[in-house]
Amino acid sequence: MSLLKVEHLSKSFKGLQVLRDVSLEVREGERHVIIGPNGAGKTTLFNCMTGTLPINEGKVVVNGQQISGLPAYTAVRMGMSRTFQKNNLFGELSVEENIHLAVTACKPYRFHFLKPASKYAEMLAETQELLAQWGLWERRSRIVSELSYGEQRLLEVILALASKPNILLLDEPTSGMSPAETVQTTMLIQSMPRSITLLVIEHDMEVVFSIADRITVLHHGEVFLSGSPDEISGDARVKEIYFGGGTLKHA
Ligand SMILES: Nc1ncnc2c1ncn2[C@@H]1O[C@H](COP(=O)(O)OP(=O)(O)OP(=O)(O)O)[C@@H](O)[C@H]1O
Repeated sequence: MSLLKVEHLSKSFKGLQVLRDVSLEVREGERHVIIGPNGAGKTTLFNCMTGTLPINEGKVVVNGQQISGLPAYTAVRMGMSRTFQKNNLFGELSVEENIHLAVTACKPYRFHFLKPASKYAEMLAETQELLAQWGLWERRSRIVSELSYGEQRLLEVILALASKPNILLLDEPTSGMSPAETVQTTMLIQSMPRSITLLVIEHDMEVVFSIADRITVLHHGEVFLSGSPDEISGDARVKEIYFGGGTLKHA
């Protein structure tokens, strides 16, 4: 069953058409990767899907409910969470404090100035669970600005898990990472439970083919091809578009 559907979506910026008639289906539990050259419209598609940007035509449907045209918090309420290409962390706070803030932000009682002690205990337990589950326990007291760039990006992925999403959108999760951090992030993504449906924008083909069940190629704002990793890696036209005829390497 499709958990997330994009139907005939188009988006322009002041006359510049960036997305044209994009349709995409992501099945429940799938790990779906979007690839495409720089400027193909991948991040804009994420922004349109999550309601960060209004769309011109088409619709976005999550679990049978249309969310396009509704405020961005609707996507969050429908269980979507995302990371951005740019760092979104509180650099002067510790790893634990950043996670705690993300956990707090997901709670319906977040704006209550005085919360019952049980709520604090609940949030603390969730924070500690995330730290332990995703390998950050040893680094919990580190100040975020002192972490490496790659560690900060990894932390962002974990923050996006704080809302217990059923759909997680990751925008170039390994960009700027060292090879070791890229491997660590790939393993983290692979270890996510299938209860989290993943939609990932990624340029690193080793990562793409290590995680993808299905790949969509975006080119000049249009879906060029959607298929299994074997179908994509075997398609000569995709190699031409993406690599100017070079090889698509299977991990
Ligand atoms: N807010 C905006 N206003 C005007 N043009 C924009 C805006 N956001 C994106 N664009 C343009 O839309 C096009 C697609 O950009 P987008 O960032 O979605 O591509 P991308 O595929 O994610 O690229 P990359 O792989 O480099 O991140 C680009 O030409 C970009 O300049």
